[in-house]
Amino acid sequence: MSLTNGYPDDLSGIVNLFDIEQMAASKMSRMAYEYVASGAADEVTLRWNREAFNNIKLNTTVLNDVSVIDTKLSLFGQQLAHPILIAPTAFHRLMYAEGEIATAKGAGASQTTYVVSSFTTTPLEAIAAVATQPLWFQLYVRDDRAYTKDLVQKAEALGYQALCVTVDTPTPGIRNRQVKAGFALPEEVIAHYSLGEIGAPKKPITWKDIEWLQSFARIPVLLKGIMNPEDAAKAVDAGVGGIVVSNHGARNLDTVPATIEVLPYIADKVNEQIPILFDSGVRRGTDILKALALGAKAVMIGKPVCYGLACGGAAGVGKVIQILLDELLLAMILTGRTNLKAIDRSVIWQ
Ligand SMILES: Cc1cc2nc3c(=O)[nH]c(=O)nc-3n(C[C@H](O)[C@H](O)[C@H](O)COP(=O)(O)O)c2cc1C
Ligand SMILES: CC(C)CC(=O)C(=O)O
Repeated sequence: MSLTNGYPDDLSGIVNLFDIEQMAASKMSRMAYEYVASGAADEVTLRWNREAFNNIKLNTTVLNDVSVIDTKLSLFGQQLAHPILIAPTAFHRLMYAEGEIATAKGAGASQTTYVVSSFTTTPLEAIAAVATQPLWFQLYVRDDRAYTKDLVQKAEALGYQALCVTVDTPTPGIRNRQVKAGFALPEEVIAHYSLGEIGAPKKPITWKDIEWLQSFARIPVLLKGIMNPEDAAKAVDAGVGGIVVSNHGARNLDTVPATIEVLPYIADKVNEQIPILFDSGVRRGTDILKALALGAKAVMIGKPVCYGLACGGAAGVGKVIQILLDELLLAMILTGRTNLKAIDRSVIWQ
């Protein structure tokens, strides 16, 4: 089994996130590429995640003073340079030899908060040791709840600043392409905190576990994978710190709607009581603008970060974020919005 751990490619020809996916497709092992790129079943939602963004039209305003653009925001007391986070994705050493270390360095170079997956292939302390920007931790609750509690407390002690509890994966979805590509972790790639549980847990989490997690967590608890306004209302009632509107990058249940389609309904329900983050399908600065306009405070990027990592290690990760940030700046200038607060629903043509 050969890993995709060659030297970083020359990234100078990469001008957008579709270019880097194309480069990754030719560079990564088939198994690793199929693992990252595939969606659930017939990949209908995978296509919808993009189509839905493309079907939303923007409304410009002209003759605004757009000489200074400010992308800063404050989230859970953290000052973020921009509203783009690295989504939690598993098994980075499958994509690049340095794995999550390179991702953390790329996040540092691009002033990006990095949400480290429970399926990290690098220990949490080693990632913390190289991070220069905030880290968050994504939690898959293990069947062993005592182990889960220790893991959360370990992440807290290491300075991880928020907990994204993934609530949409009592089982991974139908992943035909991964099966066909013979997905299996090579021996040398170790998911340190998986306890060997990669499929469905025996004790799937419920709202009771959310209550339990909040009884001891000292960092904000976010629920990742909310797609239903009623669940969003329950999350507010449960007193969580925030939610992530996500369909898991279309990897779980095929034919659920695109996230950008459900976002405004969820935002209406939540009514600014807690922050909403957003992911699945964000590939352009205009996508970020649309997500912010429809109620998200920030967005997370999954697959493109994996492609950046595979093609260029830390530099590739940094490049992906930088491209998105440059595109967001242009989208703000061209719609006459000089800061994130000014991005409201009037940016959407209706
Ligand atoms: C290769 C890969 C691995 C992932 N692993 C995790 C994970 O370990 N935990 C999790 O909560 N979400 C995981 N996700 C979902 C991402 O956090 C995120 O929701 C999704 O990738 C966003 O969509 P995008 O890839 O279109 O940007 C993974 C996604 C991909 C592509
Ligand atoms: C091991 C997987 C369930 C990790 C994941 O969330 C994903 O591949 O989407």
